[in-house]
Amino acid sequence: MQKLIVIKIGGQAIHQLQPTFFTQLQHWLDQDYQLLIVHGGGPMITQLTDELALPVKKVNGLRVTDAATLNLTKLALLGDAQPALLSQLSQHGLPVLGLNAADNQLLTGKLVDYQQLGYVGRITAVDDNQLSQLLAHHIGVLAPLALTENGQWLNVNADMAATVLAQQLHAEKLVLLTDVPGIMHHGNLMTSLSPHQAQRLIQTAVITAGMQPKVRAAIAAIQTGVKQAVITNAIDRPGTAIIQEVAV
Ligand SMILES: Nc1ncnc2c1ncn2[C@@H]1O[C@H](COP(=O)(O)OP(=O)(O)O)[C@@H](O)[C@H]1O
Ligand SMILES: CC(=O)N[C@@H](CCC(=O)OP(=O)(O)O)C(=O)O
Repeated sequence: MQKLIVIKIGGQAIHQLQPTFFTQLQHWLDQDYQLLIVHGGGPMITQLTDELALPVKKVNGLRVTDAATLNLTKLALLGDAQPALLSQLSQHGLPVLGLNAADNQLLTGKLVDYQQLGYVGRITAVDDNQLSQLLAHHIGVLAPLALTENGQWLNVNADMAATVLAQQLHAEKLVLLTDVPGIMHHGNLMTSLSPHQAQRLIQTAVITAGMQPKVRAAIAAIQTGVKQAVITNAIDRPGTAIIQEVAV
């Protein structure tokens, strides 16, 4: 199986991509890596719900998603965030393919907790054969949505989606690209954190809001075989590496 890097790009980060981002992707392609990008779109979803005066409620960084919010989520992800990213990649001469759960049942999901979160899902199955074939000739650009076996769309946190894909496809590396240089503590960038240290920063409310699912996702990735998980705002900067506990 070919080497794979999974890159998650937050909704905010889609509009802040630097020239080095595109050159790094080309460099990885030249080194025979397959690349899968999972994109977010949280700010685009919030903008649409605000315009329609729908309430925005989040629990541990996850958007409570009723039926109306789910429709706007699909609109924002597939009608705004994904094309904004695809067009930039294409303009830089990169071979890209926009993907979502409904392409030949690429991703299947289950509800997380309908009572608390509504139509929020987690990915339970990935058609890795189909995905590997697509990634042989393209950079895949995938929206964080899943479909249940009954055809119900689900809103999936993009960090969690990227992690499951990195696990299932045995990625070497997971890059979580966001709008901050990494995990900050007292104004300092933490260059590396063990899962235990990261959990403590969540418990003491140093890590809050959208950074929580991101850190949990990075921890899950390295605990299930992904060699490297990094949170950064530039693909060529080290940011914060979540690293395995070193036994003493
Ligand atoms: N300790 C922390 N260090 C850095 N950012 C943090 C921390 N705690 C919370 N955050 C917030 O998390 C945000 C990143 O999460 P989010 O907005 O969901 O990004 P994305 O859209 O890239 O997934 C940062 O912009 C920052 O406001
Ligand atoms: C369940 C849940 O919270 N889903 C996210 C999906 C988009 C996302 O994760 O976008 P960012 O990476 O830009 O934050 C949401 O509705 O905001």
